[in-house]
Amino acid sequence: MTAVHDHDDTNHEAEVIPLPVRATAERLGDDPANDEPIEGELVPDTTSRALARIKRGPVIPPALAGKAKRAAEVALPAGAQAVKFTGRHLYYVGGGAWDTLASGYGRWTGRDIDARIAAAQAAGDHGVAAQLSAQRNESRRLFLERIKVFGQLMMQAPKFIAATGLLTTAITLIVSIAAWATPGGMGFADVWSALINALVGGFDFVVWAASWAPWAGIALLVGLLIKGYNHRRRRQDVPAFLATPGTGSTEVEITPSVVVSALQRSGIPALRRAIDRMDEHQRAAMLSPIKLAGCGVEVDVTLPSSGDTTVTTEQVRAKRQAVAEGLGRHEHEVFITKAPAARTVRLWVADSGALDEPIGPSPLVNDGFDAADIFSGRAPWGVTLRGDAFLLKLWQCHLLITGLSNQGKTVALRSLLLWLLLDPSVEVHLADLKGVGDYNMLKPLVSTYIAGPTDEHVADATDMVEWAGEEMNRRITEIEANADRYPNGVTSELSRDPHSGFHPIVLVVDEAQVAYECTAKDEQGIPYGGAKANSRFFNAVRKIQNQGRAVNVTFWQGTQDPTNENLPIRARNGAHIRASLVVATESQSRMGMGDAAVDAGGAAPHELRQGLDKGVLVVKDASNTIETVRTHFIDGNAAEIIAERARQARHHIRTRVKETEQRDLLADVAEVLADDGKVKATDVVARLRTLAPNYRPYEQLNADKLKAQLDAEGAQVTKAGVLMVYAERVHQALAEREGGNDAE
Ligand SMILES: Nc1ncnc2c1ncn2[C@@H]1O[C@H](COP(=O)(O)OP(=O)(O)OP(=O)(O)O)[C@@H](O)[C@H]1O
Repeated sequence: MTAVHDHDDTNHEAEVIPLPVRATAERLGDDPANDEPIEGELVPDTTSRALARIKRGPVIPPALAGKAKRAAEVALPAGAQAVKFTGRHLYYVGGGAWDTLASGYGRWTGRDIDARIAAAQAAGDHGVAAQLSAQRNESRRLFLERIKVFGQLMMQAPKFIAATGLLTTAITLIVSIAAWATPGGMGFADVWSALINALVGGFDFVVWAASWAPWAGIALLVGLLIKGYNHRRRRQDVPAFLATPGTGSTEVEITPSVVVSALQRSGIPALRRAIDRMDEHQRAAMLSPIKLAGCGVEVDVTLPSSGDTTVTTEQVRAKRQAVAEGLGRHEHEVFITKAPAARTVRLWVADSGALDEPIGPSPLVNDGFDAADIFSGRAPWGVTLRGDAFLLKLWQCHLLITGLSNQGKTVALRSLLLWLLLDPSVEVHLADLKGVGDYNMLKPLVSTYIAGPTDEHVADATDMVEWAGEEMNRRITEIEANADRYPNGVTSELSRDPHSGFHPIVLVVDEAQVAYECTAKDEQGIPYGGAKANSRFFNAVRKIQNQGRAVNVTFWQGTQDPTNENLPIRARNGAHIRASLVVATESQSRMGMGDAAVDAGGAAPHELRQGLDKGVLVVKDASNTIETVRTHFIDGNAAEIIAERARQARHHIRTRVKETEQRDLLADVAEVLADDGKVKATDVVARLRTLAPNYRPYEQLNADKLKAQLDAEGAQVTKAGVLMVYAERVHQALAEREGGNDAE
């Protein structure tokens, strides 16, 4: 709701800033029409600028809207801050007093222990519940015992007083008679008056002591109030409107009643009605024990299904934000998946803020980590949400990593590759179709290294995959022809033997979308890109995905922002391991992870936060286990160090580095013209092919293409009967380019 205030042009101290909040499904979408202002606040000009930045910046996820509000409060006027400060501390005092009273009453009546027993029973901790029950019964017994003793004491008190009085009187009488009978001592009356003086003195003392009682009572009360106040203050336990800016008002503890209440208020009418109708025991029976799971807790919830009420797991998953808010968490801190039991959802709830804490470094960066084994080992990739190390088995697996741009795909792919290269038996062929140097440190380790985004790079990457296809066919033929020698196909022993011809070959293409989308054609007019029957890259990939695994030829690909065009359906379905960083929509999650992973496994990379969850992957491994993994970040420097270790491990391995050549056409033409003033374009093309025999762009060149390219460089090719290249123009274009470069 936007408040409207009169705005005085001469006074720019305040303006109204609506804070935009979008629905979750839109937070990565592009529908600005749905920006709904939620609140207007009167803020000073400085804040308005700060808020304008918030407004222009990335859309604020609903779960973080509170943060935006708090940001506005930081700059409240001093008076308002003072009022808020006073209100907050008065609230601590009042709330603390109430807490003290309530806990005293609870302890007195045994309600506190009853509540703990109910919670333990609901959580299924029957041992704890039994222990607490025994403790409660014992306290009650002791309490009754004490009352009984006290009652008996009270009954005895008059007799005791009378007996004490009589005894005192008797003793005083004897002492006074003795005093009277003793010459020169105290008189009879003196003894009695001494007794009376002692009694009066005692009474005066009691009166004096009683006069201090109110002060002692006040001191006790103040002590209790301070205790309650401190308790509340430490927990920042105040309503949000009084909370200190920049702090959460309170961390909600995940108890059975909190979970049930979050579900009840999640906005699913059937679920609310069903829970409303349940008694305490039925509600508790919905939940499994709440277990600690990494930096959070995990609980399974059996959804009600009877008569007219059926609540599906999908319905609950669709209400993730509402459930998270009911649990006192941000949306990204709650993961809702299907549990193995029917009609059961599994909630994993992070400790507040725990997911924003960094995870430790990769084990790969440890000095001692200098060997890997693709057959029996597993690559350390990160930690699961439960805090367990996540290790990936890579032997004979095709792999796919997708995600939006700049979310950590290359870093994640590279860290798997670094591990792989620590096994010297693996031959890696790498094509990085972005080519900005992310894989430079791997160049001495791989057998093919292609780095760059042009059509020529795609052509080279295609050659690389096709070559691997031929090697795969050779292996298959060899096995078929020698069935008696290879009764068990390619075993790990065979793979480990470098002379067997069956060692592991892994092809890696990062930014594979560049290849799938490439529109270039080869000399025969066959397209490199696309997903048609004759698309070269796609077909080479498919062949390896279909048959390569069994003969140790596998294909890994990384692609950005998947669509059906840049990641053909059959190319993605051929991967055994599928991993996705944040994507924009559920349909992209389906492309990256597959329908089954999304529907049955609850994989939801579209629910990750773009920009904030960099390096967080939803992974489906070869055994169809789905995990959300926070991958270790291995930066360029650490990667260099690990690569050096890999280099030492494979120093005896000879690698063929194939780099895509980038030649300078103008300089080459100048060279082949030599001293000639002008040469036919067709002859220049022939000379260029002689100069660089295997350079693909020259293989595909003809006179017309040469004209187009030289014209673009400023060295006009004109017709004198036939197309002619003039040396003077070429040199002039070169000089101009040099001049331009110098000027820069
Ligand atoms: N595991 C991680 N933890 C934290 N931050 C990470 C992690 N991985 C990557 N990042 C951050 O994300 C940035 C981008 O990573 P990377 O280059 O791998 O993205 P990308 O998805 O490959 O991008 P593009 O597709 O545009 O090439 C890194 O520079 C780094 O700051």
